[in-house]
Amino acid sequence: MSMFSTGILVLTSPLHTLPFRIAPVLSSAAQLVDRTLYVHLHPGLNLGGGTQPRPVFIPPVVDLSTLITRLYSNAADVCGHLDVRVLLTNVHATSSGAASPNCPFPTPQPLSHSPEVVLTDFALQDPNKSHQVTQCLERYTGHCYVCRPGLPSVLLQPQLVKLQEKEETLQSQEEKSEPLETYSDVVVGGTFDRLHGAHKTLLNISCLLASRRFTIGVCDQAMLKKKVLKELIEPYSLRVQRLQEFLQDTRPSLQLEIVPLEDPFGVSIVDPQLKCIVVSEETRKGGEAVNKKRLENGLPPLVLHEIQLLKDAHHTEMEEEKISSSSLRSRLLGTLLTPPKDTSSRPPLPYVIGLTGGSGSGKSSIAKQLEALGAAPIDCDKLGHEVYQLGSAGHRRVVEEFGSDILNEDKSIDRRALGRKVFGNKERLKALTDIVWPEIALLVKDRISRAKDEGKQVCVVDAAVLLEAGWKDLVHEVWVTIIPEEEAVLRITERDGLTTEDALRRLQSQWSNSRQVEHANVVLSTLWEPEVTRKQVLKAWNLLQKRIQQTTDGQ
Ligand SMILES: CC(=O)SCCNC(=O)CCNC(=O)[C@H](O)C(C)(C)COP(=O)(O)OP(=O)(O)OC[C@H]1O[C@@H](n2cnc3c(N)ncnc32)[C@H](O)[C@@H]1OP(=O)(O)O
Repeated sequence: MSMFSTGILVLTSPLHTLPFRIAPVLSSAAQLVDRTLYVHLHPGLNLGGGTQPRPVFIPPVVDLSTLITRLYSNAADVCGHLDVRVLLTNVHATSSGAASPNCPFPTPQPLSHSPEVVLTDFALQDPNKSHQVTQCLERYTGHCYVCRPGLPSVLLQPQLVKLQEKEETLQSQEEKSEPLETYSDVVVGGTFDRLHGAHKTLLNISCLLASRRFTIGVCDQAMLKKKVLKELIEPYSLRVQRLQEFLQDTRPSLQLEIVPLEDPFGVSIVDPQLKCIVVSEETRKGGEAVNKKRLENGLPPLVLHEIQLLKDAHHTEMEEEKISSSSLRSRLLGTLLTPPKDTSSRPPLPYVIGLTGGSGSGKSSIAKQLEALGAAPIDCDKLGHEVYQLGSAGHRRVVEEFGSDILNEDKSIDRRALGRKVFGNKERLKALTDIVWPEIALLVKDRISRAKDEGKQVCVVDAAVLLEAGWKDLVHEVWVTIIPEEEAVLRITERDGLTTEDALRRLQSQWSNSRQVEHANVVLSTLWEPEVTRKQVLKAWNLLQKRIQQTTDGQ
């Protein structure tokens, strides 16, 4: 059971042994900390020697970069919910290795989340010294980072006894401490959406390689067009803010430059000071292309430093094997992205879901699946058609507005003809919706109250333009279905026999996916096989049941 939100883990084991023992250490730490886990490295730190140890420099060595890769990979496997950050403030190329007047901790470093506990893997030899060691750890941590007085300290050692055997074998192996080549100016590029272990590995290793300046190109709008589920990518400003916070915590001494990337090269092909670019196996070709451009621009090529991609132990069949932001984004589908605004003014039941999304995005198939799970369906396209019934007020007003050339021979409204008049023409569409939306809204309210009488728990209001109509207040939650525009056009032309131009006109009469996602509580996508959609809907439904339970329990 977690007791603390943020903790610092002080690792004291030799660097070359840590990759083998880090997983159980992290999993014990995760039992105590549930949000942010800072990791501070001080191989060989002796907390039981009777004297108070002080922080020292650690040189940037190859073992350190191996450990960083392993640590984030293990963290994703054993404590994926934790925001792990390896602190590199004390990593510094120095000949002495001892604390000096230039020590990187002249004053304790503030961290963006204030630590509430300090943990260590230090092996306690004499159980009678436990109190002395924890006090020593608390004081040591206070020299390094701003911590509140009386910070609780915990020795994780008791849970690690099983490792001793393996460790003894490792101790006998010779420790490699091959130095890591460093460069004054290092550059990387990426989207950095929902900062995950692979990003943190890339950032931490780049920090090890850079001795003066670290430049990060962050993909902006033009670079995101082709990304899967691009609508769920965090805004540029938020991605930059998260990068700044991570790097301010982990390597505050570096000069940090974050610049927008509008093309695949950005500053990397024009900045003469840059010396090294950090790439993965996947982006190595991009690094080579950068060097080609630099040569064309009369600049020296960059050293390509390749890092290993982290494997995603939780990836599904349809997801990539590496840890990737697009897999993380697809896992968000069906989950509650934004909690619903206060709906206490609405009756708690039936709980009303407003299902919306662009034409062709698969709303109807999702509505059918929700109906099969027990929801009462309310199809607003159909209700809209009811409004046009011969002899109704709606019929009369629409004919007054649009003329009799929208009528079939039997005087019923030819909806196709009406559609041609309004889609692609904002004013004419508004004239139509001003007539029909209030009528449809009345019918929706009527259907909701009928569902209540039938004892239904959930209603799904399937409304193509729910947000455009300002109907958010009619529902408890908004669920939005999205698919890329090209796919929507293909589906509309096939299903409704429209031309590509007419399909585009219809889509352009609606809000963009991104604008709808901004208002969504839950997002779904029918882009993949029906089975994938089915799983998403089931996930969304099961999570919804829990929310309804909480709402009704709270009444
Ligand atoms: C708030 C709501 O969502 S109510 C439900 C939507 N209905 C309205 O807004 C009423 C105005 N629209 C209409 O009356 C009809 O769509 C007409 C007459 C223009 C065309 O009728 P039909 O050719 O039979 O088409 P139908 O009603 O099936 O709608 C076809 C597509 O147009 C889109 N559409 C419907 N109304 C609108 C609108 N006001 N603005 C933009 N797109 C719309 C829908 O997304 C639908 O595609 P989808 O089923 O893939 O989501």
